[in-house]
Amino acid sequence: MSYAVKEIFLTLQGEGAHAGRAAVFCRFSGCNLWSGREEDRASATCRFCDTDFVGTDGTLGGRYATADALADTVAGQWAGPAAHRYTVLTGGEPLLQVDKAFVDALHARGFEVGIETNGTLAPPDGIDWLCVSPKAGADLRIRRGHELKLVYPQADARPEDFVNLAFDRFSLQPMDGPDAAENTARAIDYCLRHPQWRLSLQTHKTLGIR
Ligand SMILES: C[S@@+](CC[C@H](N)C(=O)[O-])C[C@H]1O[C@@H](n2cnc3c(N)ncnc32)[C@H](O)[C@@H]1O
Ligand SMILES: Nc1nc2[nH]cc(C(=O)O)c2c(=O)[nH]1
Ligand code: SF4
Ligand SMILES: [Mg+2]
Repeated sequence: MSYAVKEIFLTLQGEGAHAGRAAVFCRFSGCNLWSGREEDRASATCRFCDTDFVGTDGTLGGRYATADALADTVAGQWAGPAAHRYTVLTGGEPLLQVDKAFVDALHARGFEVGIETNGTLAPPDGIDWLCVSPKAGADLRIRRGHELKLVYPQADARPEDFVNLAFDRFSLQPMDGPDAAENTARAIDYCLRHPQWRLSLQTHKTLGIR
């Protein structure tokens, strides 16, 4: 199978439990909860997305014919020594495309593999950091993993709906957009009252990095 990739770049993970960690981001094209076109946003299942995942026109974007070709390009972006190699597979929805062959190809090159997913599709085995971000109105199929990172607030996806699932870490991330300041204040208040949850800020946005 081939892989449609929007962009590949080296940055610091901005969000969640691994914030601050160097990682090669591999952003796959396409999502099952929104077409990515602005004219469809109001009728989409997921309406608050902050990301352009349409097409293959970004840095190192394109159609990769094999898992090895894509993994070689990811590896080519790593700047440090071979130890601590880390990649984050995101999108769009990466689980529309990520398969065992690609995870194996990354492991063969010494990478730990993280993924950012909406949790509606089954993952292949072997992912080292499975971060699930549930969306109101979408069936949550992945109900265990390493991190559950909830964008807050969502009227029909409340923290209480997820906190008893089998995740090691629960992160609350203020919804960016016109109400970002108010959402951040509300997320802080929620974490103060419910200390199972840790605040996740999108630090790459404040730092002005990708
Ligand atoms: C663009 S999504 C791609 C991965 C996957 N489709 C998902 O939703 O988890 C990457 C992360 O950004 C979060 N996100 C998207 N839009 C956001 C927004 N407006 N404010 C805060 N986080 C947002 C998602 O919930 C997810 O955790
Ligand atoms: N620096 C940085 N950290 C991120 N964490 C999750 C991201 C994503 O879009 O999935 C993201 C991103 O786009 N950039
Ligand atoms: S599921 Fe993820 S990529 Fe898809 S629209 Fe929502 S936030 Fe964006
Ligand atoms: Mg992002």
